[in-house]
Amino acid sequence: MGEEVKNYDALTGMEDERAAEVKAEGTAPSIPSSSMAIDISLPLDQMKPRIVDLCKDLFKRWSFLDESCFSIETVSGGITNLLLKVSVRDDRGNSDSLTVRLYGPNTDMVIDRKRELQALPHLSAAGFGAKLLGIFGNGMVQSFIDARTLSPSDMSNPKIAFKIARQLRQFHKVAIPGSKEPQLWNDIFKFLDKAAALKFEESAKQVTYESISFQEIQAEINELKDLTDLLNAPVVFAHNDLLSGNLMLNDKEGKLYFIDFEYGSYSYRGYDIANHFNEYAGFDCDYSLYPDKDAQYRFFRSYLESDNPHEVSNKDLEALYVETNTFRLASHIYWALWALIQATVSPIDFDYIAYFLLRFQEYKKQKEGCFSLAQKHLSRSPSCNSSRRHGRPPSED
Ligand SMILES: Nc1ncnc2c1ncn2[C@@H]1O[C@H](COP(=O)(O)OP(=O)(O)OP(=O)(O)O)[C@@H](O)[C@H]1O
Repeated sequence: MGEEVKNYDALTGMEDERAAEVKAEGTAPSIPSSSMAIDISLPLDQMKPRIVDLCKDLFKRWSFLDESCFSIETVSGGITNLLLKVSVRDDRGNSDSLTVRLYGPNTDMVIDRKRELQALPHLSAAGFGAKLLGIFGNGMVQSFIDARTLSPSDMSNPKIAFKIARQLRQFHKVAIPGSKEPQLWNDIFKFLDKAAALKFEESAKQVTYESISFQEIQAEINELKDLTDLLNAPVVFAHNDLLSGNLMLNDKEGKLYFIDFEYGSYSYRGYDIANHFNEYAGFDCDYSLYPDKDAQYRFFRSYLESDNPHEVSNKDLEALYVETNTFRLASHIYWALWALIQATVSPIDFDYIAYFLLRFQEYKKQKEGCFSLAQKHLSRSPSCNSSRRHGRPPSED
């Protein structure tokens, strides 16, 4: 069953034309793959023999080991996936740990797995996240990261914020083969179509759902898109989900890890930063924790010039401030619509409709301030909309 994938394109269904681009931008390393799929609903003790078979299938050096050499524990039920830690001790006493991620049911409604699989080896090869070790029918195997997961309040700690900004800058420089067109609005419109065509079994939920005006949301999206189109915002390969749970820190080594690239795509750098700032709100969704202008400027200085943060020009700071605080609204719309879709498909017991309402309400609360910031900026710099930049952030290190 197991097979060494010499050509990664076979796995992602990349076409010849695109395969040529991969060569030009750095060929992805070969990743072992298995056609096995594992039923995510099985209890851990019944899942264990399947996981052991999977590991043996992917990594031939373990194929003769007894099942007792493997131990398995749950790392996280996650909002989206099931993550297991597998520890292996071979007959010579060598030990190894890795993670097995099983995709949650219906996650393909909100996650483009093909896009994720195209980007992952390139991000992994550039040193981001856990190392990609193998792929199987409904998940992937990655290295185990020996680090703690950040809490929302860690993200505003100036030392940690500096590390995040600096690493985000590097992340945004990774070139992923294929189209460099920003996907943000395509994704939002896809979510809107799906969200507008839902049906809830529970009548109370259906009643709340029917009170939502998708025409109003569509009009808001069009208005916001028109405004952001004028900003000439740089496009980068963005993480798009930089919340505390996707940031891990090894305090001893001072090493920060970005993980979980499921939502990664070409998008606007200001969107990625704003989405991260929105996550300062934490699990209680307290949006008063969104960073103030001073904290944002510190972050921007580290992002734009981590070696010489005081040399960043006011013009660059202001442009990034405006971009970030306009795209801040897009992040609320994106996750509001995401939550509505989740409300019908996710097996997780979470009030997704309430989350939709909360994010859309926050959008409305912030709209006036964000729009007037962008409009004032545009009236001062009319050249903003003369052309659209694509690719990497403007000043390379
Ligand atoms: N490679 C890894 N090594 C060690 N721990 C990990 C690794 N990957 C993830 N984790 C831990 O598992 C948690 C959940 O991981 P992840 O965010 O990738 O899953 P998820 O199902 O996509 O969750 P969510 O949808 O909530 O983002 C992380 O917050 C982190 O604590």
